[in-house]
Amino acid sequence: MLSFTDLFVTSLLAAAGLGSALPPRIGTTVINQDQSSFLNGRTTLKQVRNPRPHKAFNGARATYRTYLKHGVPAPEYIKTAIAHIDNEQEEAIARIKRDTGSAAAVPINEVDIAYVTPVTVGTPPQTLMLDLDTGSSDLWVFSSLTPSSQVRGQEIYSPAKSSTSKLLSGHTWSIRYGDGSGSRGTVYTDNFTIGGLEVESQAVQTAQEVSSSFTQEQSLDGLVGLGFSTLNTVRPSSQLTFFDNARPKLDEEVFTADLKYHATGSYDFGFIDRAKYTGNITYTPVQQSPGYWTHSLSGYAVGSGAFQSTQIQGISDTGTTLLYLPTAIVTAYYRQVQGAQNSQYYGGYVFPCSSTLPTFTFGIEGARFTIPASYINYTRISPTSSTCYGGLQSSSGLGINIFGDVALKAAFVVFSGTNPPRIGFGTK
Ligand SMILES: Cc1noc(C)c1CN(C)Cc1cc2n(n1)CCN(c1cc(N)ncn1)C2
Repeated sequence: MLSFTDLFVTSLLAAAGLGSALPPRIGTTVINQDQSSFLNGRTTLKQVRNPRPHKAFNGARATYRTYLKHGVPAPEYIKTAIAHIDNEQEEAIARIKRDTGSAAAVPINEVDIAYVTPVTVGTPPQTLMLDLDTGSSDLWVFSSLTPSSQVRGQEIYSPAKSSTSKLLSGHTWSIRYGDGSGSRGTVYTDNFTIGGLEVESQAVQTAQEVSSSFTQEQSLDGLVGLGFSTLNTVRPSSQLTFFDNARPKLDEEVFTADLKYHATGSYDFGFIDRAKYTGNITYTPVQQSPGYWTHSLSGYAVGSGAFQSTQIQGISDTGTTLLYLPTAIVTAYYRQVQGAQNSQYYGGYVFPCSSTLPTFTFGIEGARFTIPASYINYTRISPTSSTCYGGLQSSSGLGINIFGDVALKAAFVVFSGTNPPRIGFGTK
Protein backbone atom coordinates (compact mmCIF):
# COMPACT_ATOMS: atom_id res chain seq x y z
CA MET A 1 0.00 0.00 0.00
CA LEU A 2 1.62 3.37 -1.01
CA SER A 3 1.78 6.20 1.64
CA PHE A 4 0.29 9.63 0.90
CA THR A 5 3.85 10.95 0.30
CA ASP A 6 4.55 8.10 -2.10
CA LEU A 7 1.36 8.85 -4.05
CA PHE A 8 2.05 12.63 -4.08
CA VAL A 9 5.61 12.24 -5.37
CA THR A 10 4.56 9.58 -7.90
CA SER A 11 1.74 11.75 -9.25
CA LEU A 12 4.10 14.78 -9.55
CA LEU A 13 6.70 12.71 -11.45
CA ALA A 14 4.02 11.03 -13.59
CA ALA A 15 2.61 14.48 -14.48
CA ALA A 16 6.14 15.48 -15.54
CA GLY A 17 6.23 12.36 -17.71
CA LEU A 18 9.16 11.11 -15.75
CA GLY A 19 7.62 7.90 -14.54
CA SER A 20 8.10 7.02 -10.88
CA ALA A 21 11.40 7.43 -9.07
CA LEU A 22 10.09 5.24 -6.24
CA PRO A 23 11.77 1.81 -5.82
CA PRO A 24 9.44 -0.88 -7.17
CA ARG A 25 7.93 -3.33 -4.75
CA ILE A 26 9.91 -6.55 -5.21
CA GLY A 27 7.89 -9.16 -7.14
CA THR A 28 5.42 -6.79 -8.80
CA THR A 29 5.61 -5.58 -12.41
CA VAL A 30 4.71 -1.91 -12.75
CA ILE A 31 3.98 -0.57 -16.28
CA ASN A 32 3.82 3.22 -16.43
CA GLN A 33 2.55 5.42 -19.24
CA ASP A 34 5.64 5.20 -21.41
CA GLN A 35 5.46 1.42 -21.45
CA SER A 36 8.53 1.13 -19.25
CA SER A 37 8.48 -1.76 -16.81
CA PHE A 38 9.92 -2.45 -13.37
CA LEU A 39 10.33 -6.05 -12.25
CA ASN A 40 12.27 -7.40 -9.27
CA GLY A 41 14.19 -4.13 -8.82
CA ARG A 42 15.26 -4.04 -12.51
CA THR A 43 14.08 -1.31 -14.90
CA THR A 44 13.40 -1.70 -18.63
CA LEU A 45 12.78 1.54 -20.51
CA LYS A 46 11.11 1.17 -23.95
CA GLN A 47 12.61 3.74 -26.32
CA VAL A 48 10.04 5.46 -28.55
CA ARG A 49 10.65 7.80 -31.50
CA ASN A 50 10.04 11.44 -30.72
CA PRO A 51 6.52 11.91 -32.16
CA ARG A 52 6.97 15.63 -32.64
CA PRO A 53 8.18 16.72 -36.12
CA HIS A 54 11.64 18.15 -35.73
CA LYS A 55 14.22 19.82 -37.95
CA ALA A 56 17.35 18.02 -39.01
CA PHE A 57 20.14 18.01 -36.42
CA ASN A 58 22.28 21.15 -36.41
CA GLY A 59 25.70 20.14 -35.10
CA ALA A 60 26.93 23.71 -34.71
CA ARG A 61 24.00 24.48 -32.45
CA ALA A 62 24.85 21.41 -30.32
CA THR A 63 28.43 22.63 -30.01
CA TYR A 64 27.17 26.13 -29.12
CA ARG A 65 25.07 24.63 -26.30
CA THR A 66 28.09 22.72 -25.01
CA TYR A 67 30.04 25.98 -24.76
CA LEU A 68 27.10 27.55 -22.86
CA LYS A 69 26.76 24.51 -20.57
CA HIS A 70 30.38 24.87 -19.55
CA GLY A 71 30.15 28.64 -19.20
CA VAL A 72 32.62 29.29 -22.02
CA PRO A 73 31.78 31.99 -24.59
CA ALA A 74 31.24 30.34 -27.99
CA PRO A 75 33.54 31.65 -30.76
CA GLU A 76 31.84 33.79 -33.43
CA TYR A 77 32.38 31.15 -36.14
CA ILE A 78 30.16 28.72 -34.26
CA LYS A 79 27.30 31.22 -34.29
CA THR A 80 27.66 31.84 -38.05
CA ALA A 81 27.97 28.10 -38.63
CA ILE A 82 24.57 27.62 -36.94
CA ALA A 83 23.03 30.04 -39.47
CA HIS A 84 24.85 28.38 -42.39
CA ILE A 85 23.47 24.96 -41.46
CA ASP A 86 19.98 26.31 -40.76
CA ASN A 87 19.93 28.03 -44.18
CA GLU A 88 21.08 24.93 -46.01
CA GLN A 89 18.43 22.87 -44.22
CA GLU A 90 15.74 25.40 -45.17
CA GLU A 91 16.89 25.36 -48.80
CA ALA A 92 16.91 21.54 -48.84
CA ILE A 93 13.35 21.49 -47.54
CA ALA A 94 12.33 24.03 -50.17
CA ARG A 95 14.04 21.95 -52.86
CA ILE A 96 12.05 18.86 -51.93
CA LYS A 97 10.11 18.45 -55.14
CA ARG A 98 6.56 17.44 -54.90
CA ASP A 99 4.91 17.34 -58.28
CA THR A 100 3.81 14.23 -60.13
CA GLY A 101 1.21 13.38 -62.76
CA SER A 102 -0.56 10.27 -64.01
CA ALA A 103 -2.80 9.87 -67.06
CA ALA A 104 -4.38 7.18 -69.21
CA ALA A 105 -2.90 5.94 -72.49
CA VAL A 106 -5.92 4.90 -74.58
CA PRO A 107 -5.51 2.92 -77.83
CA ILE A 108 -7.20 4.90 -80.63
CA ASN A 109 -8.33 1.80 -82.50
CA GLU A 110 -8.69 -1.97 -82.20
CA VAL A 111 -5.09 -2.63 -83.32
CA ASP A 112 -3.33 -0.09 -81.05
CA ILE A 113 -2.09 2.01 -84.01
CA ALA A 114 -1.45 4.78 -81.47
CA TYR A 115 -2.35 5.74 -77.90
CA VAL A 116 -3.87 9.06 -76.84
CA THR A 117 -3.87 10.75 -73.46
CA PRO A 118 -6.27 13.44 -72.14
CA VAL A 119 -4.56 16.79 -71.58
CA THR A 120 -5.88 20.29 -70.81
CA VAL A 121 -4.73 23.52 -72.42
CA GLY A 122 -5.53 27.08 -71.37
CA THR A 123 -7.90 28.85 -69.01
CA PRO A 124 -10.62 27.68 -68.68
CA PRO A 125 -9.12 24.25 -69.53
CA GLN A 126 -9.72 22.90 -73.03
CA THR A 127 -9.41 19.08 -73.12
CA LEU A 128 -7.69 17.36 -76.06
CA MET A 129 -6.58 13.76 -76.66
CA LEU A 130 -2.91 13.79 -77.65
CA ASP A 131 -0.38 11.12 -78.67
CA LEU A 132 2.55 11.21 -76.23
CA ASP A 133 5.47 10.54 -78.53
CA THR A 134 9.02 9.83 -77.31
CA GLY A 135 10.13 9.82 -80.96
CA SER A 136 9.57 13.55 -81.54
CA SER A 137 9.76 16.80 -79.57
CA ASP A 138 7.00 19.08 -80.86
CA LEU A 139 3.80 19.63 -78.88
CA TRP A 140 1.29 20.45 -81.58
CA VAL A 141 -2.49 20.51 -81.65
CA PHE A 142 -5.39 20.84 -84.01
CA SER A 143 -6.53 24.42 -83.46
CA SER A 144 -8.86 27.24 -84.42
CA LEU A 145 -6.17 28.09 -86.99
CA THR A 146 -6.47 24.69 -88.74
CA PRO A 147 -8.54 25.01 -91.91
CA SER A 148 -11.96 23.47 -91.27
CA SER A 149 -11.49 21.34 -94.42
CA GLN A 150 -8.63 19.59 -92.60
CA VAL A 151 -10.53 19.03 -89.34
CA ARG A 152 -12.70 15.91 -89.19
CA GLY A 153 -13.97 15.28 -85.70
CA GLN A 154 -10.84 16.31 -83.81
CA GLU A 155 -11.07 18.54 -80.73
CA ILE A 156 -9.33 21.87 -81.32
CA TYR A 157 -7.47 24.34 -79.10
CA SER A 158 -8.67 27.92 -79.45
CA PRO A 159 -6.11 30.33 -77.98
CA ALA A 160 -8.65 33.16 -78.27
CA LYS A 161 -10.83 31.37 -75.72
CA SER A 162 -8.00 31.11 -73.19
CA SER A 163 -7.24 34.03 -70.86
CA THR A 164 -3.70 32.71 -70.34
CA SER A 165 -2.70 32.19 -73.99
CA LYS A 166 0.10 34.33 -75.43
CA LEU A 167 1.20 34.40 -79.07
CA LEU A 168 4.90 33.55 -79.45
CA SER A 169 5.28 36.26 -82.09
CA GLY A 170 7.27 35.44 -85.23
CA HIS A 171 7.68 31.76 -84.35
CA THR A 172 6.70 28.93 -86.69
CA TRP A 173 7.20 25.18 -86.90
CA SER A 174 6.98 22.36 -89.42
CA ILE A 175 7.39 18.64 -88.78
CA ARG A 176 7.52 15.55 -90.99
CA TYR A 177 7.21 12.02 -89.53
CA GLY A 178 8.72 8.78 -90.73
CA ASP A 179 5.56 7.75 -92.57
CA GLY A 180 5.49 11.01 -94.54
CA SER A 181 2.71 12.57 -92.47
CA GLY A 182 3.26 16.03 -91.07
CA SER A 183 1.94 19.40 -89.91
CA ARG A 184 3.03 23.04 -89.54
CA GLY A 185 1.89 26.30 -87.97
CA THR A 186 2.36 29.01 -85.35
CA VAL A 187 3.07 28.97 -81.63
CA TYR A 188 1.32 30.10 -78.45
CA THR A 189 2.28 29.61 -74.84
CA ASP A 190 -0.38 28.56 -72.36
CA ASN A 191 -1.04 26.51 -69.24
CA PHE A 192 -0.78 22.82 -70.07
CA THR A 193 -1.67 19.90 -67.79
CA ILE A 194 -1.25 16.15 -68.03
CA GLY A 195 -2.68 14.02 -65.25
CA GLY A 196 -2.71 16.86 -62.72
CA LEU A 197 0.84 17.99 -63.53
CA GLU A 198 0.74 21.58 -64.79
CA VAL A 199 3.30 23.54 -66.77
CA GLU A 200 2.57 27.26 -67.07
CA SER A 201 3.48 28.89 -70.40
CA GLN A 202 4.16 25.64 -72.24
CA ALA A 203 4.84 26.19 -75.96
CA VAL A 204 1.72 24.89 -77.73
CA GLN A 205 2.21 24.62 -81.47
CA THR A 206 -1.05 25.45 -83.24
CA ALA A 207 -1.50 23.66 -86.57
CA GLN A 208 -2.27 25.81 -89.61
CA GLU A 209 -1.91 22.77 -91.86
CA VAL A 210 -2.01 19.01 -91.23
CA SER A 211 -1.49 16.13 -93.68
CA SER A 212 -4.43 14.05 -94.76
CA SER A 213 -3.40 11.07 -92.61
CA PHE A 214 -3.91 13.26 -89.50
CA THR A 215 -7.20 14.65 -90.79
CA GLN A 216 -8.39 11.05 -91.22
CA GLU A 217 -7.39 10.16 -87.65
CA GLN A 218 -10.37 11.72 -85.84
CA SER A 219 -9.38 10.34 -82.41
CA LEU A 220 -6.01 12.10 -82.39
CA ASP A 221 -5.97 15.86 -81.69
CA GLY A 222 -2.20 16.26 -81.86
CA LEU A 223 1.03 15.12 -80.26
CA VAL A 224 3.10 15.77 -77.14
CA GLY A 225 6.72 15.27 -78.06
CA LEU A 226 8.67 13.59 -75.26
CA GLY A 227 11.95 13.27 -77.13
CA PHE A 228 14.83 15.57 -76.23
CA SER A 229 14.14 19.27 -76.81
CA THR A 230 16.99 19.47 -79.32
CA LEU A 231 14.61 17.92 -81.87
CA ASN A 232 12.00 20.68 -81.48
CA THR A 233 11.25 22.34 -84.87
CA VAL A 234 10.06 25.79 -83.64
CA ARG A 235 12.10 28.62 -85.18
CA PRO A 236 13.75 31.10 -84.71
CA SER A 237 14.03 29.75 -81.15
CA SER A 238 13.31 26.10 -80.38
CA GLN A 239 11.00 25.33 -77.46
CA LEU A 240 11.18 22.95 -74.50
CA THR A 241 9.11 19.80 -74.25
CA PHE A 242 6.50 19.36 -71.54
CA PHE A 243 8.85 17.00 -69.68
CA ASP A 244 11.79 19.43 -69.83
CA ASN A 245 9.53 22.21 -68.50
CA ALA A 246 8.11 19.99 -65.74
CA ARG A 247 11.40 18.44 -64.63
CA PRO A 248 12.43 21.07 -62.05
CA LYS A 249 9.35 20.39 -59.96
CA LEU A 250 9.10 16.62 -60.35
CA ASP A 251 9.82 14.38 -57.37
CA GLU A 252 11.99 12.29 -59.71
CA GLU A 253 13.20 13.42 -63.17
CA VAL A 254 11.43 10.55 -64.89
CA PHE A 255 8.33 9.65 -66.83
CA THR A 256 7.10 6.11 -67.37
CA ALA A 257 5.11 4.38 -70.11
CA ASP A 258 2.88 1.43 -69.31
CA LEU A 259 1.31 0.78 -72.73
CA LYS A 260 -1.03 -2.19 -73.01
CA TYR A 261 -2.16 -4.62 -75.70
CA HIS A 262 -5.73 -3.76 -76.75
CA ALA A 263 -6.30 -1.98 -73.43
CA THR A 264 -5.78 1.33 -71.69
CA GLY A 265 -2.41 1.82 -70.03
CA SER A 266 -0.85 4.88 -68.45
CA TYR A 267 1.87 7.51 -68.47
CA ASP A 268 3.25 8.70 -65.12
CA PHE A 269 5.42 11.76 -64.54
CA GLY A 270 7.76 12.29 -61.61
CA PHE A 271 7.54 8.87 -59.99
CA ILE A 272 7.99 5.17 -60.64
CA ASP A 273 4.89 3.21 -59.62
CA ARG A 274 6.02 -0.01 -57.93
CA ALA A 275 2.56 -1.52 -58.53
CA LYS A 276 3.08 -1.46 -62.33
CA TYR A 277 5.97 -3.94 -62.55
CA THR A 278 7.48 -6.89 -60.77
CA GLY A 279 11.11 -7.42 -59.79
CA ASN A 280 13.56 -4.65 -60.59
CA ILE A 281 13.90 -2.09 -63.37
CA THR A 282 16.92 -2.82 -65.60
CA TYR A 283 18.52 0.37 -66.86
CA THR A 284 20.73 0.92 -69.86
CA PRO A 285 22.49 4.12 -71.00
CA VAL A 286 20.80 6.50 -73.42
CA GLN A 287 22.69 8.43 -76.10
CA GLN A 288 20.61 11.57 -76.35
CA SER A 289 22.02 12.91 -79.63
CA PRO A 290 20.46 13.77 -81.98
CA GLY A 291 17.48 13.83 -79.64
CA TYR A 292 15.88 10.39 -79.57
CA TRP A 293 15.83 7.96 -76.63
CA THR A 294 18.61 5.99 -78.32
CA HIS A 295 19.89 2.85 -76.60
CA SER A 296 20.88 -0.73 -77.33
CA LEU A 297 19.22 -4.08 -76.94
CA SER A 298 21.63 -6.76 -75.73
CA GLY A 299 20.25 -9.36 -78.12
CA TYR A 300 17.15 -11.34 -79.07
CA ALA A 301 15.58 -14.79 -79.27
CA VAL A 302 12.93 -16.17 -81.62
CA GLY A 303 10.41 -18.32 -79.78
CA SER A 304 12.15 -20.88 -77.57
CA GLY A 305 15.38 -20.55 -79.58
CA ALA A 306 18.70 -19.67 -78.02
CA PHE A 307 19.25 -16.03 -77.06
CA GLN A 308 21.52 -14.34 -79.59
CA SER A 309 23.78 -11.83 -77.79
CA THR A 310 24.29 -8.91 -80.13
CA GLN A 311 24.11 -5.14 -79.59
CA ILE A 312 21.16 -3.65 -81.48
CA GLN A 313 21.06 0.16 -81.34
CA GLY A 314 17.72 1.85 -81.85
CA ILE A 315 15.20 4.29 -80.40
CA SER A 316 12.36 3.61 -77.96
CA ASP A 317 9.53 5.42 -79.67
CA THR A 318 6.00 5.47 -78.23
CA GLY A 319 4.78 7.32 -81.34
CA THR A 320 5.68 4.45 -83.68
CA THR A 321 3.24 1.57 -83.85
CA LEU A 322 5.44 -1.39 -84.78
CA LEU A 323 8.87 -2.90 -84.00
CA TYR A 324 11.50 -2.36 -86.72
CA LEU A 325 14.73 -4.42 -86.51
CA PRO A 326 17.60 -5.43 -88.84
CA THR A 327 16.55 -7.60 -91.77
CA ALA A 328 18.62 -10.59 -90.61
CA ILE A 329 16.71 -10.77 -87.33
CA VAL A 330 13.32 -10.26 -88.96
CA THR A 331 14.06 -12.92 -91.58
CA ALA A 332 15.09 -15.36 -88.85
CA TYR A 333 11.78 -14.68 -87.10
CA TYR A 334 9.48 -15.17 -90.11
CA ARG A 335 11.40 -18.30 -91.14
CA GLN A 336 9.53 -19.85 -88.21
CA VAL A 337 6.13 -18.77 -89.59
CA GLN A 338 4.36 -21.08 -92.03
CA GLY A 339 3.52 -19.20 -95.26
CA ALA A 340 5.23 -15.95 -94.28
CA GLN A 341 6.69 -13.77 -97.02
CA ASN A 342 8.23 -10.33 -97.38
CA SER A 343 5.64 -8.78 -99.71
CA GLN A 344 6.52 -5.77 -101.80
CA TYR A 345 2.83 -5.59 -102.65
CA TYR A 346 1.84 -5.18 -98.99
CA GLY A 347 5.04 -3.38 -98.01
CA GLY A 348 6.36 -5.80 -95.44
CA TYR A 349 6.20 -9.27 -93.93
CA VAL A 350 2.77 -10.89 -94.20
CA PHE A 351 1.54 -14.38 -93.37
CA PRO A 352 -1.67 -16.43 -93.27
CA CYS A 353 -3.67 -15.18 -90.27
CA SER A 354 -4.09 -18.82 -89.20
CA SER A 355 -0.33 -19.32 -88.89
CA THR A 356 1.16 -19.93 -85.47
CA LEU A 357 3.67 -17.22 -84.60
CA PRO A 358 6.57 -17.59 -82.15
CA THR A 359 7.19 -15.10 -79.39
CA PHE A 360 10.03 -12.60 -79.73
CA THR A 361 12.36 -11.89 -76.82
CA PHE A 362 14.64 -8.85 -76.56
CA GLY A 363 17.38 -8.18 -74.04
CA ILE A 364 18.06 -5.07 -72.00
CA GLU A 365 21.50 -5.69 -70.47
CA GLY A 366 21.01 -8.97 -68.60
CA ALA A 367 17.21 -8.81 -68.49
CA ARG A 368 14.87 -10.45 -70.98
CA PHE A 369 11.46 -9.24 -72.20
CA THR A 370 9.22 -11.45 -74.25
CA ILE A 371 6.71 -10.08 -76.77
CA PRO A 372 3.72 -12.44 -77.02
CA ALA A 373 2.94 -13.80 -80.50
CA SER A 374 -0.43 -11.99 -80.40
CA TYR A 375 1.33 -8.61 -80.41
CA ILE A 376 3.18 -9.61 -83.61
CA ASN A 377 0.04 -10.89 -85.34
CA TYR A 378 -0.71 -7.23 -85.86
CA THR A 379 -3.68 -6.94 -88.17
CA ARG A 380 -5.53 -8.38 -91.15
CA ILE A 381 -4.63 -6.67 -94.44
CA SER A 382 -8.36 -5.94 -94.72
CA PRO A 383 -11.34 -6.98 -92.57
CA THR A 384 -12.16 -9.89 -94.86
CA SER A 385 -8.59 -10.89 -95.74
CA SER A 386 -6.98 -14.11 -94.46
CA THR A 387 -3.59 -12.47 -94.84
CA CYS A 388 -2.12 -10.73 -91.81
CA TYR A 389 0.55 -8.04 -91.45
CA GLY A 390 3.37 -8.51 -88.97
CA GLY A 391 4.07 -6.29 -85.96
CA LEU A 392 7.79 -6.98 -86.51
CA GLN A 393 9.17 -5.47 -89.71
CA SER A 394 12.56 -4.76 -91.23
CA SER A 395 14.23 -1.43 -90.43
CA SER A 396 16.44 -1.55 -93.55
CA GLY A 397 14.59 1.28 -95.30
CA LEU A 398 14.54 3.48 -92.16
CA GLY A 399 18.26 3.79 -91.41
CA ILE A 400 17.43 3.27 -87.74
CA ASN A 401 15.98 0.48 -85.61
CA ILE A 402 12.74 1.54 -83.88
CA PHE A 403 11.47 -0.11 -80.71
CA GLY A 404 7.87 0.97 -81.19
CA ASP A 405 4.67 0.16 -79.31
CA VAL A 406 4.70 -3.58 -80.23
CA ALA A 407 7.87 -3.90 -78.12
CA LEU A 408 7.22 -1.21 -75.50
CA LYS A 409 3.82 -2.61 -74.50
CA ALA A 410 5.62 -5.81 -73.42
CA ALA A 411 7.35 -3.92 -70.61
CA PHE A 412 7.08 -1.10 -68.07
CA VAL A 413 9.40 1.58 -69.42
CA VAL A 414 11.16 4.29 -67.40
CA PHE A 415 12.44 7.30 -69.38
CA SER A 416 14.93 8.84 -66.97
CA GLY A 417 15.93 12.48 -67.55
CA THR A 418 18.78 12.18 -65.08
CA ASN A 419 22.26 13.28 -66.08
CA PRO A 420 23.29 11.17 -67.96
CA PRO A 421 19.88 10.05 -69.19
CA ARG A 422 19.01 6.39 -69.12
CA ILE A 423 16.08 4.12 -69.96
CA GLY A 424 14.78 1.32 -67.79
CA PHE A 425 12.62 -1.73 -68.48
CA GLY A 426 10.59 -3.67 -65.95
CA THR A 427 8.61 -6.89 -66.26
CA LYS A 428 4.84 -6.54 -65.92
C1 LIG B 1 1.06 5.82 -88.87
C2 LIG B 1 0.43 6.15 -87.57
N1 LIG B 1 1.07 6.08 -86.40
O1 LIG B 1 0.24 6.49 -85.43
C3 LIG B 1 -0.95 6.86 -86.03
C4 LIG B 1 -2.13 7.42 -85.29
C5 LIG B 1 -0.87 6.63 -87.35
C6 LIG B 1 -2.00 6.84 -88.30
N2 LIG B 1 -1.86 7.99 -89.12
C7 LIG B 1 -3.10 7.99 -89.88
C8 LIG B 1 -1.75 9.33 -88.54
C9 LIG B 1 -0.42 9.48 -87.88
C10 LIG B 1 0.81 9.41 -88.47
C11 LIG B 1 1.68 9.60 -87.45
N3 LIG B 1 1.01 9.77 -86.35
N4 LIG B 1 -0.29 9.70 -86.60
C12 LIG B 1 1.59 9.99 -85.06
C13 LIG B 1 2.96 10.51 -85.20
N5 LIG B 1 3.68 9.79 -86.19
C14 LIG B 1 4.90 9.28 -85.95
C15 LIG B 1 5.50 9.49 -84.75
C16 LIG B 1 6.76 8.92 -84.57
N6 LIG B 1 7.44 9.04 -83.40
N7 LIG B 1 7.35 8.18 -85.51
C17 LIG B 1 6.69 8.01 -86.68
N8 LIG B 1 5.48 8.55 -86.93
C18 LIG B 1 3.12 9.62 -87.51
